[in-house]
Amino acid sequence: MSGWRIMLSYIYRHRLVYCIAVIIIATSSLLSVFIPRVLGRFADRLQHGNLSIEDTASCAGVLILLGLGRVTAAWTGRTLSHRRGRILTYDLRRDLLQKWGTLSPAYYHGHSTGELLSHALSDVEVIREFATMGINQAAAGLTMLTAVLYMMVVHGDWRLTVVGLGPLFIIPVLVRYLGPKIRTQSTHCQEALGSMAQTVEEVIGGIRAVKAFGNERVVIGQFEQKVDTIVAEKIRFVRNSSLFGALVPLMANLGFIGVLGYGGFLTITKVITIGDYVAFTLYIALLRNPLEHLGQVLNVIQRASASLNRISELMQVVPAVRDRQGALLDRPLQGTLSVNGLTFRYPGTERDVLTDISFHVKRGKTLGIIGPMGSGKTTLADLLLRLYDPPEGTVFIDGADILQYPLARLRQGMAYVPQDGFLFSTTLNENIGFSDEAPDLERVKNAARITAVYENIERFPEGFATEVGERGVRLSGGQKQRVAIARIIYKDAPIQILDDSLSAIDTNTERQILRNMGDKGRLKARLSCKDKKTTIIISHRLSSVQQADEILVLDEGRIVERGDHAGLIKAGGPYAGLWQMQAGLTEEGSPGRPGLTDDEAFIPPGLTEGLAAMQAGLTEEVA
Ligand SMILES: Nc1ncnc2c1ncn2[C@@H]1O[C@H](COP(=O)(O)OP(=O)(O)OP(=O)(O)O)[C@@H](O)[C@H]1O
Repeated sequence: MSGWRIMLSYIYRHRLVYCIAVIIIATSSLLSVFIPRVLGRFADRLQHGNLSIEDTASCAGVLILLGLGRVTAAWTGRTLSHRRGRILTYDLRRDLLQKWGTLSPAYYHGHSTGELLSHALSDVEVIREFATMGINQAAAGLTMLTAVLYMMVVHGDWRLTVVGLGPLFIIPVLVRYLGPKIRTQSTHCQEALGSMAQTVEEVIGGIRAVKAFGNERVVIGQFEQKVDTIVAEKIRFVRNSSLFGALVPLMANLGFIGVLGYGGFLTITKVITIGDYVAFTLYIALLRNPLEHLGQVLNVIQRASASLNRISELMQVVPAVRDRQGALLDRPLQGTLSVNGLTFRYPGTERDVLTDISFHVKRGKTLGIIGPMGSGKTTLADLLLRLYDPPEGTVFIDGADILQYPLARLRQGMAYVPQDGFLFSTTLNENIGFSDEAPDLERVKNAARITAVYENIERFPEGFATEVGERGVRLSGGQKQRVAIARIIYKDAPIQILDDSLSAIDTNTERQILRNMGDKGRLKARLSCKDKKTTIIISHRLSSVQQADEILVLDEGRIVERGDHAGLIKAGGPYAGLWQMQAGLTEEGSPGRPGLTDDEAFIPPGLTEGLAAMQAGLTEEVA
């Protein structure tokens, strides 16, 4: 949809109110046009010496009525259109948010938060300005222009009409010459604002890093640069828009001067009466204001046009990941997951980040995925969640290609803890019960018990009603991760994916959480969770995946080893090497020694100490 079609569709939705508003405003302008005519007649009578007291009183009465009617109509019309303008702002922002909700991560990688914010804030404001002030003044100005033109032609002299209105024909030339410049500069201004908003967002988001590096001056310097760019762009914009805004009323003034001089001459030579002369000069004077406003309207139109184009571009983006055409499998997920020969590269790149990945996880089983940084673990999770679309025929859930499921159904059946355990700036209750519009506090509490964060939350003065601040700044790293995990417990989906979500949690707590999440956990009964969960645990830490039914070791996007913990230790490959390194054990140590119970094998001797040493200073209570 082109920019202006978006605008029209919004106005069309509120067409009745807009029509009423325009009619009322036009009426207000029409009333003004009668004033010169009344005064003209008054002047003629005065000149002919037949003006009575009654005539004067009735003239004054008519003028008062015209004035009152004009003011009331203008006020009503403006109020109506301004109220619609506010609704339009809300509608437009809601539509933007809905659109953003459909776009995949790839889109966000190419567009900064600041840029998107500038759409939602400044572009929408400019559009509102057009939909309120623009439409009001256009209605008032055009009605006035037409009415004055009519009065001048019908009740006046054609020569004076040509002299008075002739200069107005230069206005279209101004629009043609200056309009595109104003539009382009307005786009540049909006882009510069977006870029500044991005800097502010990054500085505030990363304030701890900025402070820790003592980099405030560098950051302020960068910010000043952005502000300088905005000022430069604004100055360029203001130069042209002010020129435009001044030249349009100048045309009316030129007409006024012409009418004053030529009209005076015609009056002296008795071609027109003094009443016509008064009326004509007042008509032209009346045009000055609306033309000044029309100048502003044309300015707003150029700016709104630029903003509408930006918004229209965004609205036209086709989501990279969307529901397929045709019949879709709209059935609840059970939890069996198969990946078959999956090879994937990010759009626009030249390198495969995953190569020939295959595995099968039965419903209720746990798959562990480990591998060095950049080996493709998160990419694999993203593909399972369809944050990116995998190639057709490579990822299956319950025997069907995931591309055949509606996205909403697929995501309803999956719960995911991202690597950064993102929290929203709302209460702990709402963060944990995120999957419900009105979270059930008891379920929230039980989920928090399972992830061992209940005690911490209870110690906060406001308990579960505690606001966590932006991205959970008021919580420690470990608390944040546990709250994020509690969110997936609460969701109770058949497939759950934890992407390195236990990294900031000490091993004892990690062990407790994993045990609670296990099917035998007493706490889960309290939550009345459905069935067994298919769980995928991505981690750098082997203790997180040790209990998994199968563990995949990824390296450079390929599975280099697979098996269960004991088998992999026995195989003596990369997993066993990593195990020894992480456990701080020597070759002679026997982490997977036979005869251990599940509990004993969970954290083998030496591992806790080894990890504790490795993680010293990195884990809990970071904030
Ligand atoms: N949006 C993207 N566009 C292009 N390449 C990407 C994108 N995201 C990740 N990559 C690349 O894909 C590879 C795998 O990244 P991925 O995040 O899946 O690794 P990972 O194993 O999860 O790493 P880590 O353990 O550090 O989180 C990396 O080389 C990374 O640079």
